[in-house]
Order: sequence, then structure tokens, then C-alpha cells
Amino acid sequence: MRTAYTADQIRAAEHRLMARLPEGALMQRAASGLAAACATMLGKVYGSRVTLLVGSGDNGGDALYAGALLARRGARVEAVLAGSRTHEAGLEAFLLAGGRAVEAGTGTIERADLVVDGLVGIGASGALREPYRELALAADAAAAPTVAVDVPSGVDASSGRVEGAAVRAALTVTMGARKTGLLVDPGAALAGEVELVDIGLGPYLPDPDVVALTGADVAALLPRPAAESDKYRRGVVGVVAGSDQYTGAAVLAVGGALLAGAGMVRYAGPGEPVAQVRSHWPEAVITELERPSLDGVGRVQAWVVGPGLGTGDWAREMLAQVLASDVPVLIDADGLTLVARERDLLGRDAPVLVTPHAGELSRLTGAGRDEIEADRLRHARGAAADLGVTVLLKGSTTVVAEPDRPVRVNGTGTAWLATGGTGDVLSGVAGALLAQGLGCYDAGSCAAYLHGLAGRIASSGAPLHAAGVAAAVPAAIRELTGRELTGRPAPR
Ligand SMILES: NC(=O)C1=CN([C@@H]2O[C@H](COP(=O)(O)OP(=O)(O)OC[C@H]3O[C@@H](n4cnc5c(N)ncnc54)[C@H](O)[C@@H]3O)[C@@H](O)[C@H]2O)[C@@H](O)CC1
Ligand SMILES: Nc1ncnc2c1ncn2[C@@H]1O[C@H](COP(=O)(O)OP(=O)(O)O)[C@@H](O)[C@H]1O
Ligand SMILES: [K+]
Repeated sequence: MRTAYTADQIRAAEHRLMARLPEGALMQRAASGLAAACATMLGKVYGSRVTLLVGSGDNGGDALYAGALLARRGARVEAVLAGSRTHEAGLEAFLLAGGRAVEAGTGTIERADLVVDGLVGIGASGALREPYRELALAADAAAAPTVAVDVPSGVDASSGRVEGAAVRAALTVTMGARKTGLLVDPGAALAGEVELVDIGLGPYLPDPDVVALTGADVAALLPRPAAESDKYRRGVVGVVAGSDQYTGAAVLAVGGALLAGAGMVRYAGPGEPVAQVRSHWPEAVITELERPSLDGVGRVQAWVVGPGLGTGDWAREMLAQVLASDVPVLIDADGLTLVARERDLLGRDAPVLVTPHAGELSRLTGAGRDEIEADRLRHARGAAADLGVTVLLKGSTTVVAEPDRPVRVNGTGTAWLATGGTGDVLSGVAGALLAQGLGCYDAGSCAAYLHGLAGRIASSGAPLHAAGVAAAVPAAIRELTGRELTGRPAPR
């Protein structure tokens, strides 16, 4: 599990740690980690050109001390002192080691082999001001890669929010613990690789603000069949999706559920989608409906409702009946539009997982779509608290929020997933995990991980289509769990 923290959490932990250490010790640890990362990136330090962008705070101090270490190893290190003041001891060490202070307009950024962004770290507030903004843009335009100190300047460390210009880093060397903004877009997309430098903060950190599951975490959570398994005990998913107008959503949601390991998938819908589901998935158990009713559809352990369902009376009645059951329900797409109109539908005792994209969440909460995209965490958390359900907010970083738990963030996806129908597959995958007994929080976050990985496998750097993502789900599971799929030890 990768953990991340807000700026306030980090600062509080740093204060407690600093009280036990000689002055400046933490910065020395930070700087030597930073210098080592820069050296690795440069390959050969001796004779290389490194340009430091140095702000007025301790972030600039880290950069100066690291610059001093690189200068002692023979690098030609120049520093643009951009702040109204400069970390004094850091500057002294830098100059003593042979570093040079230069003006911004001297071509130093353009000539560099490596740019080090020490403009602002966790002490930043608001959009980058001049001359920092200009320097961030110049670093972006330069050929050399940029290493960001702690966070890329311009990215809000606590949320990933970016107002105005920001540094685009190839590598972010972050001190003590990951910051939330390094795991959540748009910040995460600007951070590049993230390397964590251990400065001894661990024992002083509180519960994390957000966490990201690793492949090993997901593998440990994924249900697997065992000797005593049968199709009913493995979990039966019910899918209420698709309409005579939108048949594909039904096919994709059923496919996601089947390929994510459900013991059985029951599908209930009208004639057109029934014909499509039957021809694509002969293994699904299908009930063709003459009227909107779940009578006779059979028992399930979880429902997926909404993709392509429409928003008329039929859809509303199906949604109400699904929600009247006593099993976990995943609501997506048109189901969310109906809930936005009629919040009372959510009043039930059994768990609910909603899977909106930013537009659907906007309908649910009234917040603007762009505002949601800019600050995904805040809006997902707010909606989970307000609606009393688990919220999986889709997008370039998918976030899963549940009241009183750290938000789980997922970055396994690829932008190629931004194509019609991939969300329907996700709903089926998450439904299968719910039916197999995972809670909404685990089912949502494991499904996001698997779906993102399946997207990468299906894409492999080229366009994908939603059915291909569903087809790649078993390969994603295989990649996580190795070939040991039966629950027994692998034969020797
Ligand atoms: N506190 C500690 O114990 C440690 C801190 N470390 C470093 O110290 C950093 C935090 O240092 P500081 O608290 O001095 O804060 P920063 O260096 O992040 O920034 C503070 C300065 O930036 C200016 N500033 C803030 N927002 C700005 C904006 N939008 N545009 C232009 N200027 C802006 C402020 O006026 C202030 O002078 C960390 O990110 C990390 O790099 C590390 O050395 C590890 C130890
Ligand atoms: N830029 C992106 N990077 C990674 N994943 C993305 C990106 N944009 C969208 N996705 C993913 O693609 C899927 C799209 O789902 P959704 O918006 O519901 O589309 P649809 O309704 O057409 O199925 C979601 O899983 C989402 O997280
Ligand atoms: K920085």
C-alpha cells in the first residue's frame, strides 16, 4: 500500500521529528537523497551542467545543498535565485562548493543537462507568482529533464490541484513521505516518476490522507475459487442495464462481470439487449422482461444497475426494485441520473457503490464538472459523506471515497480508456467483486486497478475498444496473481 499525506500532516510530523534532531539534519538527509537521484538521472556527473531554480524557502534550500554535493562531484552547477530572499546556509554551502549564482535570462536553463525545481514545495499557496511562473514555463520548454524537489512547483501538495502554470517533472524526489498531490491528477501527471527519500519521518506520520493499492495488495484482496467453490458460492451478479436503444452497455457490463470471475451472471432486460447479450455471452442466464419487474429473475449476491438503461418510467421502476433488494448495489450511468432526480431512492440499509464520471457527479451534487476535475478528492469525499454511499469517481485518476476511510486512488489506467463503453465494463468488473463478497471500498478500488491494467494490456500504446478491455481482464488478473489461479499451490 502506498500512502500519501497532506502538507499539514507532513509539517506536523516534521516538527515532531525536528525537535529530536540537530538543526539542519533533515535538510541534509533530503539534499543527499536529492543529489543521488540527480546523479542517477545524469549518468555521468563530472562535467554535466545542472541548473537549480531556487525559491525563497526550504525547498530552495534542499536544491542548494544538493547542488553543492553535485558541484563537489565535478558538475557545473548554476543557481537562479528567484525568491526575494534565499536560504542562507544553503547558498553559502553551494558557493563554497564551486556553484555559481546566475540571472534567469542568461540561457542557463536552455543549456542545462538537468534542471532542478526548488521553487516551492509544501509551503506554496495559490498559483505560481512571477518570476516563478516564467521559470516554470522556461523549464518546460527546455530540452533537459526536470527533477522536482518534493513536489512540482505549481502543484498543490495536498490535493493535486494546479492553478495556472506548473513545472512538468520527469522525476519528483519527495521528502519523508508522498504528498497526496503526487498521486492525484492533474498533479500526478506532472510529477513523473516519484522517488521517496527516507528522512526518518515514518514514526511521526498520522493515518494517511490517501492510499494507492499496489498489485500485491489487489492480488491479496481478490477472491479466488477454492476446492469447495461452486458457481453459486463464488457469487452471482445481476445486471440491469441496456435498453432497446442502448444495447451495447448491457453486453459490456455482462462481459466485465463474467470475465472478472463471477460464478454466474444473471441478465434481465427487454428484447433487444437480451438478443445481444445472448449472442455475445451464451453463459449468461437471461430473463427477457415484458414489464419492469425482477419477479422470477432469481437470487443474486450483488446488482449492477444503470448502464444504457435509459431514464424513463421503465428504468426508474427497475432501479427502484433493484434498490429494494437486500444485497449490495452498484449504480452507474443512467441509474445515477435517476438518483440525481430522486435522492430518496438511495435510502436503503444494504451497501451502495456509485460510479460516476465528473459529469454524472456534477448532476448528483450540483458542483461544476470542471471544478470536480480540478479537485477530484474533495468532491468525491464530499459526495460520499453527503449521500452516505461509496463513491468511485472515474477519470484519469480514479478515486474511491467512503466516509471515515482514507480515499483510495488509482493511477493504473491509460488515457486510451477515455472511449465509449469502458465505464460499462468497469461496472461489471466491480459488480463481480461485490458478488464475490468484497465490500464496496475494496470492490471499487480493486476493480479500478484491474480495469486500468486491463486497459493498458488492451491498448499497449494504441487505441483500444471497450470489449477489448473486458477481454483483457483475465490477463490483468493473471499478471497480478501469477499463474496460481486455483487457490491451490502451483504444481511443482
Ligand atoms: N520542514 C522540514 O523539516 C523539511 C523541509 N524540507 C523542504 O522544505 C520545503 C518546505 O519549505 P518552506 O516551508 O520553506 O516552504 P517552500 O519552500 O515550499 O515555500 C515557501 C516560500 O515560497 C513562497 N511562495 C509560496 N507560494 C508561492 C507562490 N504561489 N508563488 C511564489 N512564491 C510562493 C513563500 O512566500 C515562501 O517564501 C519542503 O517542500 C521540502 O522541500 C526538506 O528539507 C525536509 C525537511
Ligand atoms: N484520461 C484518462 N486516463 C485514464 N483513464 C481514463 C481517462 N479518461 C477516462 N478514463 C477511464 O475510462 C472509463 C470511462 O468510463 P465512462 O466515463 O463511464 O465512459 P462510458 O460511459 O462511455 O463507459 C473510466 O473507467 C475512466 O476512469
Ligand atoms: K519544487
